[in-house]
Amino acid sequence: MKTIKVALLGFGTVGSSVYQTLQSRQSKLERLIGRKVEIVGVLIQDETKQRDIADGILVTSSFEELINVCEIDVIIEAINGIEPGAGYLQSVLEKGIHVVTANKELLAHEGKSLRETADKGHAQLKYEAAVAGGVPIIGTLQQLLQVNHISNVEAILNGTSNYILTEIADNKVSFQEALHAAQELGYAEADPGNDVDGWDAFYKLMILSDLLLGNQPDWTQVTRRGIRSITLADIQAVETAGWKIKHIASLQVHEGKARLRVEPMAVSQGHPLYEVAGVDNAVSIDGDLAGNLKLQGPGAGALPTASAIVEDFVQLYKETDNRKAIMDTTFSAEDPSRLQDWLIMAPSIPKTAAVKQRWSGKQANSNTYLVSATAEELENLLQAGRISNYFRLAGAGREIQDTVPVLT
Ligand SMILES: NC(=O)C1=CN([C@@H]2O[C@H](COP(=O)(O)OP(=O)(O)OC[C@H]3O[C@@H](n4cnc5c(N)ncnc54)[C@H](OP(=O)(O)O)[C@@H]3O)[C@@H](O)[C@H]2O)C=CC1
Ligand SMILES: N[C@@H](CC=O)C(=O)O
Repeated sequence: MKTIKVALLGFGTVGSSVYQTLQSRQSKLERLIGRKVEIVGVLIQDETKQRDIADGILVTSSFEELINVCEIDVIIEAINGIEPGAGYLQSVLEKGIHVVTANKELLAHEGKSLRETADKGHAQLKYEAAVAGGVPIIGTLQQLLQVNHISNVEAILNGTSNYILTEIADNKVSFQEALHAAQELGYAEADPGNDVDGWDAFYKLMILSDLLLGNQPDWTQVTRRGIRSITLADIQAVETAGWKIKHIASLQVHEGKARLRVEPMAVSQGHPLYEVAGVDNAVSIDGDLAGNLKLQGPGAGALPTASAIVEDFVQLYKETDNRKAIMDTTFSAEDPSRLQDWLIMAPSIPKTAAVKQRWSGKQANSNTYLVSATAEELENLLQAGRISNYFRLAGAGREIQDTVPVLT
Protein backbone atom coordinates (compact mmCIF):
# COMPACT_ATOMS: atom_id res chain seq x y z
CA MET A 1 0.00 0.00 0.00
CA LYS A 2 1.66 3.25 -1.15
CA THR A 3 1.83 6.05 1.41
CA ILE A 4 0.51 9.47 0.31
CA LYS A 5 3.27 12.04 0.74
CA VAL A 6 2.23 15.57 1.57
CA ALA A 7 4.19 18.82 1.67
CA LEU A 8 2.91 21.99 3.32
CA LEU A 9 3.66 25.45 1.94
CA GLY A 10 3.32 27.75 4.95
CA PHE A 11 3.24 26.98 8.64
CA GLY A 12 1.32 29.94 10.04
CA THR A 13 -2.20 29.94 11.51
CA VAL A 14 -3.55 27.69 8.77
CA GLY A 15 -0.51 25.57 7.85
CA SER A 16 0.29 24.60 11.44
CA SER A 17 -3.34 23.66 12.08
CA VAL A 18 -3.40 21.49 8.95
CA TYR A 19 -0.21 19.84 10.17
CA GLN A 20 -1.77 19.06 13.56
CA THR A 21 -4.99 17.81 11.99
CA LEU A 22 -3.20 15.50 9.55
CA GLN A 23 -1.03 14.15 12.37
CA SER A 24 -3.85 13.68 14.86
CA ARG A 25 -6.34 12.13 12.39
CA GLN A 26 -3.91 9.57 10.92
CA SER A 27 -6.02 6.53 11.63
CA LYS A 28 -9.23 8.16 10.44
CA LEU A 29 -7.57 9.28 7.22
CA GLU A 30 -6.18 5.82 6.65
CA ARG A 31 -9.62 4.32 7.13
CA LEU A 32 -11.25 6.81 4.73
CA ILE A 33 -8.60 6.73 2.05
CA GLY A 34 -7.23 3.26 2.53
CA ARG A 35 -3.65 4.58 2.58
CA LYS A 36 -1.23 6.06 5.08
CA VAL A 37 -0.60 9.80 4.95
CA GLU A 38 2.85 11.18 5.65
CA ILE A 39 3.96 14.81 5.86
CA VAL A 40 7.38 14.90 4.22
CA GLY A 41 8.24 18.59 4.10
CA VAL A 42 7.27 22.10 5.17
CA LEU A 43 8.14 25.31 3.35
CA ILE A 44 8.47 28.42 5.50
CA GLN A 45 10.04 31.84 5.11
CA ASP A 46 11.83 32.46 8.37
CA GLU A 47 14.14 29.60 9.32
CA THR A 48 14.89 31.09 12.73
CA LYS A 49 11.33 30.62 14.09
CA GLN A 50 10.77 27.79 16.56
CA ARG A 51 8.19 25.29 15.27
CA ASP A 52 6.64 22.16 16.61
CA ILE A 53 7.45 19.88 13.68
CA ALA A 54 8.47 16.24 14.09
CA ASP A 55 12.02 15.13 13.40
CA GLY A 56 12.49 13.64 9.97
CA ILE A 57 10.26 16.20 8.24
CA LEU A 58 12.21 18.56 6.01
CA VAL A 59 11.69 22.19 7.08
CA THR A 60 13.14 24.60 4.55
CA SER A 61 12.81 28.08 3.09
CA SER A 62 13.89 26.77 -0.31
CA PHE A 63 11.09 25.57 -2.57
CA GLU A 64 13.66 23.94 -4.89
CA GLU A 65 15.07 21.94 -2.00
CA LEU A 66 11.57 20.84 -0.95
CA ILE A 67 10.69 19.69 -4.46
CA ASN A 68 14.02 18.07 -5.22
CA VAL A 69 14.56 16.28 -1.93
CA CYS A 70 11.04 15.06 -1.23
CA GLU A 71 8.86 12.75 -3.23
CA ILE A 72 5.47 14.54 -3.09
CA ASP A 73 1.94 13.51 -4.06
CA VAL A 74 0.05 16.50 -2.66
CA ILE A 75 0.96 20.11 -1.92
CA ILE A 76 -1.13 21.99 0.64
CA GLU A 77 -0.59 25.71 0.13
CA ALA A 78 -1.25 28.24 2.90
CA ILE A 79 1.06 31.17 2.34
CA ASN A 80 0.15 34.79 1.72
CA GLY A 81 -0.23 36.73 -1.50
CA ILE A 82 -0.01 35.81 -5.17
CA GLU A 83 3.70 35.22 -5.48
CA PRO A 84 5.69 33.13 -4.84
CA GLY A 85 2.72 30.76 -4.36
CA ALA A 86 1.37 31.00 -7.92
CA GLY A 87 4.73 30.05 -9.45
CA TYR A 88 5.13 27.16 -7.02
CA LEU A 89 1.68 25.81 -7.74
CA GLN A 90 2.10 26.09 -11.51
CA SER A 91 5.29 24.06 -11.34
CA VAL A 92 3.89 21.27 -9.18
CA LEU A 93 0.57 20.98 -11.08
CA GLU A 94 2.58 20.58 -14.29
CA LYS A 95 4.27 17.59 -12.69
CA GLY A 96 0.91 16.01 -11.81
CA ILE A 97 1.12 16.81 -8.09
CA HIS A 98 -2.33 17.57 -6.62
CA VAL A 99 -2.84 20.92 -4.89
CA VAL A 100 -5.11 21.98 -2.07
CA THR A 101 -5.00 25.71 -1.39
CA ALA A 102 -6.58 28.24 0.98
CA ASN A 103 -5.16 31.21 -0.86
CA LYS A 104 -8.04 33.27 -2.30
CA GLU A 105 -5.96 36.18 -3.52
CA LEU A 106 -3.87 33.81 -5.60
CA LEU A 107 -6.93 31.97 -6.90
CA ALA A 108 -8.85 35.11 -7.80
CA HIS A 109 -5.87 36.26 -9.87
CA GLU A 110 -4.51 32.99 -11.20
CA GLY A 111 -7.28 30.43 -10.76
CA LYS A 112 -8.04 30.06 -14.47
CA SER A 113 -4.45 29.51 -15.47
CA LEU A 114 -3.87 27.10 -12.54
CA ARG A 115 -6.92 25.06 -13.55
CA GLU A 116 -5.58 24.83 -17.10
CA THR A 117 -2.20 23.67 -15.84
CA ALA A 118 -3.87 21.16 -13.54
CA ASP A 119 -5.83 19.74 -16.49
CA LYS A 120 -2.68 19.42 -18.57
CA GLY A 121 -0.79 17.78 -15.71
CA HIS A 122 -3.74 15.46 -14.87
CA ALA A 123 -3.65 16.87 -11.36
CA GLN A 124 -6.45 18.15 -9.16
CA LEU A 125 -6.72 21.66 -7.74
CA LYS A 126 -8.97 22.00 -4.71
CA TYR A 127 -9.81 25.18 -2.80
CA GLU A 128 -12.74 24.78 -0.41
CA ALA A 129 -10.91 26.70 2.33
CA ALA A 130 -10.43 29.73 0.09
CA VAL A 131 -14.09 30.78 0.31
CA ALA A 132 -15.94 31.08 3.62
CA GLY A 133 -13.39 29.16 5.72
CA GLY A 134 -14.98 26.06 7.22
CA VAL A 135 -18.30 26.46 5.35
CA PRO A 136 -18.44 23.91 2.49
CA ILE A 137 -19.77 26.26 -0.16
CA ILE A 138 -17.51 25.22 -3.05
CA GLY A 139 -18.37 21.53 -2.76
CA THR A 140 -22.05 22.37 -2.38
CA LEU A 141 -22.09 24.47 -5.53
CA GLN A 142 -19.88 22.06 -7.50
CA GLN A 143 -21.65 18.87 -6.60
CA LEU A 144 -25.09 19.51 -5.20
CA LEU A 145 -26.61 22.43 -7.06
CA GLN A 146 -25.74 21.77 -10.67
CA VAL A 147 -29.24 21.52 -12.10
CA ASN A 148 -30.55 24.64 -10.37
CA HIS A 149 -30.52 28.01 -12.04
CA ILE A 150 -29.00 30.25 -9.38
CA SER A 151 -30.32 33.78 -9.56
CA ASN A 152 -28.97 35.28 -6.38
CA VAL A 153 -26.08 34.71 -3.99
CA GLU A 154 -25.71 36.97 -0.96
CA ALA A 155 -22.90 36.17 1.40
CA ILE A 156 -20.86 37.26 4.36
CA LEU A 157 -17.43 36.13 3.20
CA ASN A 158 -15.00 37.94 5.46
CA GLY A 159 -14.89 36.64 9.01
CA THR A 160 -12.75 39.51 10.25
CA SER A 161 -15.19 42.19 9.06
CA ASN A 162 -18.19 40.38 10.49
CA TYR A 163 -16.34 39.89 13.77
CA ILE A 164 -15.40 43.58 13.94
CA LEU A 165 -18.95 44.78 13.18
CA THR A 166 -20.35 42.41 15.80
CA GLU A 167 -17.80 43.43 18.45
CA ILE A 168 -18.44 47.14 17.88
CA ALA A 169 -22.21 46.63 18.04
CA ASP A 170 -22.36 44.22 20.98
CA ASN A 171 -19.40 45.24 23.13
CA LYS A 172 -18.93 48.88 22.08
CA VAL A 173 -15.21 48.33 21.46
CA SER A 174 -13.33 50.58 19.06
CA PHE A 175 -12.63 49.53 15.48
CA GLN A 176 -8.91 49.17 16.29
CA GLU A 177 -9.58 47.04 19.39
CA ALA A 178 -11.86 44.74 17.43
CA LEU A 179 -9.35 44.43 14.59
CA HIS A 180 -6.56 43.69 17.04
CA ALA A 181 -8.65 40.92 18.61
CA ALA A 182 -9.37 39.45 15.14
CA GLN A 183 -5.64 39.41 14.48
CA GLU A 184 -4.92 37.73 17.81
CA LEU A 185 -7.52 35.09 17.03
CA GLY A 186 -5.86 34.31 13.68
CA TYR A 187 -8.79 35.57 11.59
CA ALA A 188 -7.18 38.53 9.83
CA GLU A 189 -4.96 38.49 6.77
CA ALA A 190 -1.25 39.28 7.13
CA ASP A 191 -2.23 42.70 5.73
CA PRO A 192 -5.59 43.34 7.47
CA GLY A 193 -6.35 46.03 4.89
CA ASN A 194 -7.36 43.09 2.71
CA ASP A 195 -10.12 42.33 5.20
CA VAL A 196 -11.42 45.74 6.18
CA ASP A 197 -11.21 47.30 2.72
CA GLY A 198 -13.24 44.52 1.18
CA TRP A 199 -10.50 42.91 -0.92
CA ASP A 200 -10.68 39.52 0.76
CA ALA A 201 -14.45 39.26 0.21
CA PHE A 202 -13.92 40.55 -3.33
CA TYR A 203 -11.40 37.79 -4.13
CA LYS A 204 -13.77 35.19 -2.72
CA LEU A 205 -16.61 36.59 -4.81
CA MET A 206 -14.41 36.35 -7.93
CA ILE A 207 -13.77 32.68 -7.12
CA LEU A 208 -17.53 32.11 -6.83
CA SER A 209 -17.98 33.96 -10.11
CA ASP A 210 -15.45 31.66 -11.81
CA LEU A 211 -17.27 28.67 -10.40
CA LEU A 212 -20.84 29.74 -11.16
CA LEU A 213 -20.40 31.77 -14.34
CA GLY A 214 -17.16 30.32 -15.71
CA ASN A 215 -15.65 33.78 -15.74
CA GLN A 216 -15.04 36.97 -13.78
CA PRO A 217 -16.40 40.42 -14.55
CA ASP A 218 -14.15 43.38 -15.31
CA TRP A 219 -12.90 44.10 -11.78
CA THR A 220 -13.25 47.85 -12.26
CA GLN A 221 -17.00 47.37 -12.78
CA VAL A 222 -17.48 45.65 -9.41
CA THR A 223 -18.44 47.82 -6.44
CA ARG A 224 -15.98 47.17 -3.60
CA ARG A 225 -16.48 48.91 -0.28
CA GLY A 226 -15.05 47.83 3.06
CA ILE A 227 -16.04 48.55 6.66
CA ARG A 228 -13.32 51.02 7.65
CA SER A 229 -15.59 54.06 7.71
CA ILE A 230 -18.35 52.47 9.80
CA THR A 231 -18.75 54.00 13.27
CA LEU A 232 -20.56 52.87 16.40
CA ALA A 233 -22.98 55.76 15.78
CA ASP A 234 -23.75 54.36 12.29
CA ILE A 235 -24.35 50.90 13.72
CA GLN A 236 -26.58 52.18 16.51
CA ALA A 237 -28.61 54.41 14.20
CA VAL A 238 -29.18 51.54 11.78
CA GLU A 239 -30.09 49.17 14.62
CA THR A 240 -32.52 51.66 16.10
CA ALA A 241 -34.30 51.64 12.77
CA GLY A 242 -34.55 47.83 13.10
CA TRP A 243 -31.77 46.88 10.69
CA LYS A 244 -28.20 45.62 11.01
CA ILE A 245 -25.09 46.52 9.06
CA LYS A 246 -23.53 43.48 7.37
CA HIS A 247 -20.62 43.34 4.93
CA ILE A 248 -22.11 41.51 1.97
CA ALA A 249 -20.75 40.09 -1.26
CA SER A 250 -23.50 39.55 -3.80
CA LEU A 251 -23.92 38.01 -7.21
CA GLN A 252 -27.25 38.62 -8.88
CA VAL A 253 -28.28 37.28 -12.25
CA HIS A 254 -31.05 39.17 -14.00
CA GLU A 255 -32.13 38.69 -17.60
CA GLY A 256 -28.94 36.82 -18.41
CA LYS A 257 -26.63 39.44 -16.90
CA ALA A 258 -24.70 39.11 -13.65
CA ARG A 259 -24.07 41.97 -11.24
CA LEU A 260 -21.44 41.57 -8.52
CA ARG A 261 -20.91 43.81 -5.50
CA VAL A 262 -19.02 43.88 -2.19
CA GLU A 263 -20.37 46.44 0.25
CA PRO A 264 -21.72 47.09 3.73
CA MET A 265 -25.50 46.85 3.60
CA ALA A 266 -28.35 47.48 6.02
CA VAL A 267 -30.28 44.23 6.27
CA SER A 268 -33.69 43.85 7.81
CA GLN A 269 -34.78 41.31 10.38
CA GLY A 270 -35.81 38.18 8.53
CA HIS A 271 -33.06 38.54 5.92
CA PRO A 272 -31.00 35.32 5.83
CA LEU A 273 -27.83 37.17 6.90
CA TYR A 274 -29.37 39.32 9.69
CA GLU A 275 -28.45 36.97 12.54
CA VAL A 276 -24.98 35.99 11.27
CA ALA A 277 -22.62 37.22 13.98
CA GLY A 278 -18.98 37.09 15.05
CA VAL A 279 -16.50 35.28 12.83
CA ASP A 280 -19.26 33.34 11.11
CA ASN A 281 -19.66 33.47 7.35
CA ALA A 282 -22.89 32.57 5.61
CA VAL A 283 -23.93 32.10 2.03
CA SER A 284 -27.56 32.49 1.01
CA ILE A 285 -28.36 30.99 -2.39
CA ASP A 286 -31.57 31.26 -4.39
CA GLY A 287 -31.97 28.32 -6.76
CA ASP A 288 -35.01 27.98 -8.99
CA LEU A 289 -35.62 24.39 -7.85
CA ALA A 290 -34.18 24.31 -4.34
CA GLY A 291 -35.49 27.70 -3.21
CA ASN A 292 -33.48 29.65 -0.66
CA LEU A 293 -30.65 27.75 1.01
CA LYS A 294 -28.27 29.06 3.63
CA LEU A 295 -24.93 27.64 4.71
CA GLN A 296 -23.36 29.17 7.81
CA GLY A 297 -20.34 28.56 10.01
CA PRO A 298 -16.91 29.84 11.05
CA GLY A 299 -15.41 31.76 8.15
CA ALA A 300 -11.88 32.12 9.46
CA GLY A 301 -9.51 30.74 12.05
CA ALA A 302 -7.13 27.83 12.32
CA LEU A 303 -9.33 24.78 12.83
CA PRO A 304 -12.29 25.62 10.54
CA THR A 305 -9.86 26.40 7.73
CA ALA A 306 -7.85 23.26 8.39
CA SER A 307 -11.11 21.34 8.38
CA ALA A 308 -11.94 22.54 4.85
CA ILE A 309 -8.40 21.78 3.65
CA VAL A 310 -8.27 18.28 5.09
CA GLU A 311 -11.76 17.49 3.75
CA ASP A 312 -10.51 18.57 0.31
CA PHE A 313 -7.47 16.39 0.78
CA VAL A 314 -9.64 13.38 1.52
CA GLN A 315 -11.76 14.10 -1.56
CA LEU A 316 -8.62 13.72 -3.69
CA TYR A 317 -8.35 10.10 -2.67
CA LYS A 318 -11.66 9.00 -1.27
CA GLU A 319 -12.67 5.69 -2.69
CA THR A 320 -15.70 5.83 -4.95
CA ASP A 321 -17.51 3.53 -2.54
CA ASN A 322 -19.76 6.10 -0.85
CA ARG A 323 -21.49 3.40 1.12
CA LYS A 324 -18.52 3.40 3.47
CA ALA A 325 -19.53 5.06 6.74
CA ILE A 326 -18.04 8.47 7.41
CA MET A 327 -17.62 7.79 11.12
CA ASP A 328 -16.40 4.79 12.99
CA THR A 329 -18.70 4.70 15.98
CA THR A 330 -21.25 2.57 17.80
CA PHE A 331 -24.65 3.46 19.27
CA SER A 332 -25.41 4.15 22.91
CA ALA A 333 -28.67 3.51 24.69
CA GLU A 334 -30.39 6.31 26.63
CA ASP A 335 -29.02 6.43 30.17
CA PRO A 336 -32.19 6.59 32.31
CA SER A 337 -30.32 8.01 35.30
CA ARG A 338 -28.69 10.97 33.50
CA LEU A 339 -30.05 14.39 34.41
CA GLN A 340 -31.26 16.34 31.41
CA ASP A 341 -32.98 19.68 30.96
CA TRP A 342 -36.62 19.67 29.85
CA LEU A 343 -39.38 22.12 29.13
CA ILE A 344 -42.49 20.62 30.67
CA MET A 345 -46.09 21.62 30.08
CA ALA A 346 -48.05 20.72 33.19
CA PRO A 347 -50.74 22.33 35.32
CA SER A 348 -48.58 21.60 38.36
CA ILE A 349 -45.76 19.38 39.47
CA PRO A 350 -46.15 17.94 42.95
CA LYS A 351 -43.46 18.66 45.47
CA THR A 352 -43.28 14.97 46.09
CA ALA A 353 -42.25 14.29 42.50
CA ALA A 354 -38.69 13.06 42.34
CA VAL A 355 -37.71 15.94 40.16
CA LYS A 356 -35.17 18.57 40.93
CA GLN A 357 -37.05 21.63 39.86
CA ARG A 358 -35.29 24.66 38.52
CA TRP A 359 -36.78 27.78 37.09
CA SER A 360 -35.00 29.88 34.49
CA GLY A 361 -36.99 32.99 35.33
CA LYS A 362 -38.20 33.01 31.73
CA GLN A 363 -41.39 31.01 32.02
CA ALA A 364 -43.74 31.98 29.25
CA ASN A 365 -46.78 31.05 31.35
CA SER A 366 -47.56 29.34 34.60
CA ASN A 367 -48.01 25.95 32.94
CA THR A 368 -44.47 25.83 31.60
CA TYR A 369 -41.63 24.56 33.73
CA LEU A 370 -37.97 24.20 33.08
CA VAL A 371 -36.82 21.18 35.01
CA SER A 372 -33.78 19.07 35.32
CA ALA A 373 -34.83 15.44 35.54
CA THR A 374 -33.79 11.96 34.56
CA ALA A 375 -35.71 10.12 31.87
CA GLU A 376 -36.98 7.81 34.62
CA GLU A 377 -38.33 10.69 36.70
CA LEU A 378 -39.98 12.16 33.66
CA GLU A 379 -41.56 8.82 32.89
CA ASN A 380 -42.98 8.72 36.43
CA LEU A 381 -44.56 12.14 35.96
CA LEU A 382 -45.98 11.05 32.62
CA GLN A 383 -47.42 7.91 34.19
CA ALA A 384 -49.04 10.01 36.89
CA GLY A 385 -50.74 12.00 34.12
CA ARG A 386 -49.18 15.24 35.34
CA ILE A 387 -47.59 16.32 32.08
CA SER A 388 -49.43 17.29 28.93
CA ASN A 389 -46.26 17.53 26.84
CA TYR A 390 -42.49 17.76 27.24
CA PHE A 391 -39.48 18.78 25.17
CA ARG A 392 -35.78 18.15 25.70
CA LEU A 393 -33.98 21.49 25.57
CA ALA A 394 -31.57 22.34 22.78
CA GLY A 395 -29.51 25.40 21.97
CA ALA A 396 -28.61 28.57 23.80
CA GLY A 397 -30.24 29.29 27.12
CA ARG A 398 -30.31 25.71 28.25
CA GLU A 399 -27.84 26.44 31.03
CA ILE A 400 -30.30 27.28 33.79
CA GLN A 401 -28.69 29.65 36.25
CA ASP A 402 -31.16 30.23 39.07
CA THR A 403 -32.33 27.31 41.11
CA VAL A 404 -35.77 28.20 42.36
CA PRO A 405 -38.34 25.70 43.60
CA VAL A 406 -41.23 26.18 41.23
CA LEU A 407 -44.12 24.99 43.34
CA THR A 408 -45.20 25.53 46.86
N1 LIG B 1 -6.26 32.69 8.77
C1 LIG B 1 -7.41 32.29 8.27
O1 LIG B 1 -8.44 32.19 8.97
C2 LIG B 1 -7.51 31.91 6.83
C3 LIG B 1 -6.47 32.11 5.94
N2 LIG B 1 -6.60 31.76 4.64
C4 LIG B 1 -5.48 31.92 3.71
O2 LIG B 1 -4.45 30.99 4.07
C5 LIG B 1 -3.17 31.53 3.78
C6 LIG B 1 -2.33 31.52 5.05
O3 LIG B 1 -2.98 32.28 6.04
P1 LIG B 1 -2.45 32.30 7.54
O4 LIG B 1 -2.01 30.96 7.93
O5 LIG B 1 -3.47 33.01 8.32
O6 LIG B 1 -1.17 33.24 7.38
P2 LIG B 1 0.09 33.35 8.36
O7 LIG B 1 0.64 34.71 8.11
O8 LIG B 1 -0.26 32.96 9.72
O9 LIG B 1 1.10 32.25 7.79
C7 LIG B 1 1.69 32.37 6.55
C8 LIG B 1 2.75 31.30 6.41
O10 LIG B 1 3.29 31.39 5.12
C9 LIG B 1 4.70 31.46 5.19
N3 LIG B 1 5.20 32.28 4.10
C10 LIG B 1 4.84 33.55 3.81
N4 LIG B 1 5.50 33.97 2.71
C11 LIG B 1 6.28 32.93 2.33
C12 LIG B 1 7.22 32.75 1.28
N5 LIG B 1 7.50 33.71 0.42
N6 LIG B 1 7.84 31.55 1.18
C13 LIG B 1 7.58 30.57 2.06
N7 LIG B 1 6.71 30.70 3.07
C14 LIG B 1 6.08 31.86 3.20
C15 LIG B 1 5.00 32.06 6.53
O11 LIG B 1 6.32 31.68 6.91
P3 LIG B 1 6.96 32.03 8.34
O12 LIG B 1 6.23 31.15 9.31
O13 LIG B 1 8.38 31.67 8.18
O14 LIG B 1 6.70 33.49 8.56
C16 LIG B 1 3.90 31.44 7.38
O15 LIG B 1 4.30 30.18 7.84
C17 LIG B 1 -3.41 32.93 3.22
O16 LIG B 1 -3.43 32.84 1.82
C18 LIG B 1 -4.80 33.28 3.76
O17 LIG B 1 -5.48 34.20 2.94
C19 LIG B 1 -7.74 31.16 4.17
C20 LIG B 1 -8.80 30.94 5.00
C21 LIG B 1 -8.78 31.33 6.39
N1 LIG C 1 -9.03 36.96 6.73
C1 LIG C 1 -10.03 36.05 6.27
C2 LIG C 1 -9.62 34.67 6.60
C3 LIG C 1 -10.41 33.66 5.93
O1 LIG C 1 -10.55 33.60 4.71
C4 LIG C 1 -11.34 36.37 6.93
O2 LIG C 1 -11.34 37.10 7.93
O3 LIG C 1 -12.37 35.91 6.43
